[in-house]
Formats: sequence, C-alpha cells, structure tokens
Amino acid sequence: MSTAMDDPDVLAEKKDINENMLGGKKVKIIFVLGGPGSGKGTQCSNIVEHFGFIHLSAGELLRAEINSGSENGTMIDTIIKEGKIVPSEITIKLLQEAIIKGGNDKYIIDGFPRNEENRAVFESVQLQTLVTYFQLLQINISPEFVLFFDCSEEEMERRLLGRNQGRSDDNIETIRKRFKVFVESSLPVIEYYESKGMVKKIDATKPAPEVFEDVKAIFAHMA
Ligand SMILES: Nc1ncnc2c1ncn2[C@@H]1O[C@H](COP(=O)(O)OP(=O)(O)O)[C@@H](O)[C@H]1O
Ligand SMILES: Nc1ccn([C@@H]2O[C@H](COP(=O)(O)OP(=O)(O)O)[C@@H](O)[C@H]2O)c(=O)n1
Ligand SMILES: [Mg+2]
Repeated sequence: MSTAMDDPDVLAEKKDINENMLGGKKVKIIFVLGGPGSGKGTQCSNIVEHFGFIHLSAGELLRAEINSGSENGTMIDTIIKEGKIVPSEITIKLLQEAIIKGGNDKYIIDGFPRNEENRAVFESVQLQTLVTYFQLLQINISPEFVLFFDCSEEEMERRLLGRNQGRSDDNIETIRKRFKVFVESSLPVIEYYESKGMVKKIDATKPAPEVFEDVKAIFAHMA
C-alpha cells in the first residue's frame, strides 16, 4: 500500500534532513530556565560562543512571530503584554521549525518549558515526531539536563527595568505579573525536573562573568 511516506518528495526531504542537518546524530537539547531577568539570554549567548550550541529563545521566537504579521500575532502580543503564557501548540511549532532549520545537533532552549502544559505537550509532540514523519530526526524526548538560573526577585526587577530593549512587557505592572506566573507555573516545572535529578542550579545573582564561570564548569563536563 502506498502512503504519503513513500512520496518521492517526502523521502528526498527526509534524506536531506538526515544527511545535511544531523549526520545521523541524536539532537541534544538543554533547557535554560529561570525567572524573567535572571540572565538566561545573556548566558545563552556565552554558551553559543564557547560551546557551539544553537540558542533558541521561546520568547524571541514569539516576538518574531508578532513582527512577521502572522495571523496569531495579535493574540500572542496581547498574552505577552499580560505576562501570561502563550498556548503550547504555537510555541512548540515555532521551536520545532527552528530546530529543523538550525541544522545543528545541539540546542539550548531558553524560556521553555514555562508551565506544565508546555512540558507535557512538548514531550507528546516529540514522541509523535519520533514515530512518524521525522523518524530519522531522533530528537530526544527529554533534555540532557535543565540549567536553572536562581536569582532574587529584587535583582531581576532591577535588571528588567534597566534592560532597555523596548519590550512591551518590561514595565513594572507586567513584570509583577510575570513574577507571579513564574512562581505559580514555571517553578513547578523546575521542581519536576529536580525530582528526576536533572537540574543544575546556578547562583545567577552574581555579576554575569562570575555566573558564566559556573556555567562553563557545567558545559566543560559535558564535552
Ligand atoms: N549577572 C548579571 N548581573 C547584572 N546584570 C545582568 C546579569 N545578567 C544579565 N544582566 C542584564 O540583565 C538584563 C536581563 O538579562 P537577560 O539575559 O535578558 O535575562 P532573561 O533572558 O533571563 O530575561 C539585561 O539587561 C542584561 O544585560
Ligand atoms: N515558553 C514561553 C516563553 C515565553 N512566553 C511569553 O513570552 C514572554 C517573554 O519571554 P522571554 O523568555 O523572552 O522573557 P525573559 O524571561 O527573557 O524576560 C513571556 O513572559 C511569555 O508571555 C511564553 O508564552 N511561553
Ligand atoms: Mg530572555
């Protein structure tokens, strides 16, 4: 019986993905979590520079989606301004597209999963991905580990108010809402990974170069 999987175009695309993007290697994923302003983006840039990962920021992908004028843009914009979490299907689709486009075998994903739904839907989509169309993609279902930047709210607030990137959510009213969402929805995800012994916690209140020394020690052990 002939299926879509036998379509020559589909087969050619699968072959390209396998040969050009992944070289038969498993795709490794590390989640970088921490409150708003804890320094995720800053340290991810350092990790890219020193350890050859591709950095995907869920928040940046969502902001790019707003700016691209996509049909979901207005809805995403409203949710971000309220400090709430965008439906997982949208964020995961953007992440998956970026992973496939990235053509690398190691990714640091920053700001994701931000709630239990993010985590559960990502796992189920990865499972489907493995057994259906992208069976050659071998994306691991669970991250290698979770890097958690632990920082006080007082310090995070100071950093966000000084970030000056013109973000619609870096105002005191939205910042307070984001802190609440972090405590109520994101910390439980970190606790979940902690219960599995997968969290590497870093004191992120220190100056950025000192934080990177601790990050380096973790990644050096990985190599
Ligand atoms: N360790 C640090 N100490 C002081 N300021 C920092 C530190 N790390 C990052 N920053 C600054 O704080 C702001 C938020 O950092 P960012 O990396 O964007 O955090 P996140 O992605 O977690 O929100 C930025 O203006 C950044 O330059
Ligand atoms: N997994 C995610 C990540 C971000 N977001 C949204 O995007 C906003 C900005 O995320 P971000 O990671 O860029 O923010 P920071 O923690 O870097 O300050 C969040 O406050 C959410 O509204 C989301 O809905 N789901
Ligand atoms: Mg960020």
